[in-house]
Amino acid sequence: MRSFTIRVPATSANIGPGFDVVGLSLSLHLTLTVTVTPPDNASPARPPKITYSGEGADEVPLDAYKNLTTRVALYVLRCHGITTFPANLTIHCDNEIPFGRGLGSSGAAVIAGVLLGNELGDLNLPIERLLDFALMVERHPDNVTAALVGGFVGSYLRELDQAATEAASVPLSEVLPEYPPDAGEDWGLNPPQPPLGIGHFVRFGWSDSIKALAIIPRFELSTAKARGVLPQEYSRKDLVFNLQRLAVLTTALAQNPPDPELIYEAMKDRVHQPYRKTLIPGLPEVTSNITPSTHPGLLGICLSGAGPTILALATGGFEAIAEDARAIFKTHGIEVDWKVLEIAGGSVVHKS
Ligand SMILES: Nc1ncnc2c1ncn2[C@@H]1O[C@H](COP(=O)(O)OP(=O)(O)O)[C@@H](O)[C@H]1O
Ligand SMILES: N[C@@H](CCOP(=O)(O)O)C(=O)O
Repeated sequence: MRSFTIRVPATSANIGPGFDVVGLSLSLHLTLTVTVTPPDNASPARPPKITYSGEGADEVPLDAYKNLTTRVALYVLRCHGITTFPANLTIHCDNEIPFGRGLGSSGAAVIAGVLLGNELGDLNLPIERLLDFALMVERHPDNVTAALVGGFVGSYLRELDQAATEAASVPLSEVLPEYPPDAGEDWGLNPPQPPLGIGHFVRFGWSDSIKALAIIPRFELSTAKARGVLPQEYSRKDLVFNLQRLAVLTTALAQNPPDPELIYEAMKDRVHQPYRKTLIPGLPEVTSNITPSTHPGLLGICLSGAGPTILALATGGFEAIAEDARAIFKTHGIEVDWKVLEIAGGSVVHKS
């Protein structure tokens, strides 16, 4: 019998102005406990068995051909000529990352799947190649990169030549077909290979004094829907507004002590939050009424990922920030939960 665990952190993407560019790994985790038992007379070959506990346990598919994590693992295996899961595969997923809240649950599920495929196939893929596979599924690099390598991370997608662009742009349904059991034998057996070196990243510094307060509304907002409200084009003024702030932010969050006035302004955004406020009632009031002068300890406040979670970076005063945000959301009929989180390390595979 062989067994191992895979532990992947939650992430908060964007941090205000860094839309699709920066991500921060946070101390909520998706943990997979995996065992593979070689078939024998006592345990004849059976299909994968998946169980879940924690967030999303009541809604996540337990069919390995429908579950996001196992579909991604099968994609990685099939790209390496391994067409099926090993016999007698058992996976228990314990999940602390709420679904559809802007805390990177799907990015974590994708990274867990890439690492699962890598382990099951004994592929020993380098980190850059693991990222290529993740980027064929989750096509913005901010969450998956931070979930894989950990910390406060900036990333870009390399400009690909035409053939590689076409390979990387195939519809997700071709990368991850749902492999219906009654489909033909060769369904999905030759999936599109990721081009080499799609994503590139750098880890920024982070001041140990800064923690992340996640204020989590009790409703789900799919990232696809929250991307659907964004415009195709932006004014030069709005792009320069964001670029100026992002350049300052990436260094300001590493300084000791962190400067609240500098960071609060540097976490403002004009590229995604103004458009998403229609989907998240209360968002503009929370980000403009809660400031470092009204709330000592606060450094900056923004939408976490595609929302609806609010991310407040702070050195203290967490309860006052969270309770005042709660009061604002309540006027819009929205209940919230809140958690103070640490900046987490990257994904870890532990073999026992
Ligand atoms: N641990 C998981 N296992 C399987 N599927 C997951 C897992 N986490 C998230 N997902 C899938 O991803 C969806 C949420 O993705 P998304 O809309 O991008 O929101 P988020 O901001 O949480 O990443 C869930 O509804 C579910 O279908
Ligand atoms: N840059 C993306 C990040 C989405 O993050 P998620 O945690 O909401 O999946 C976006 O803003 O759309």
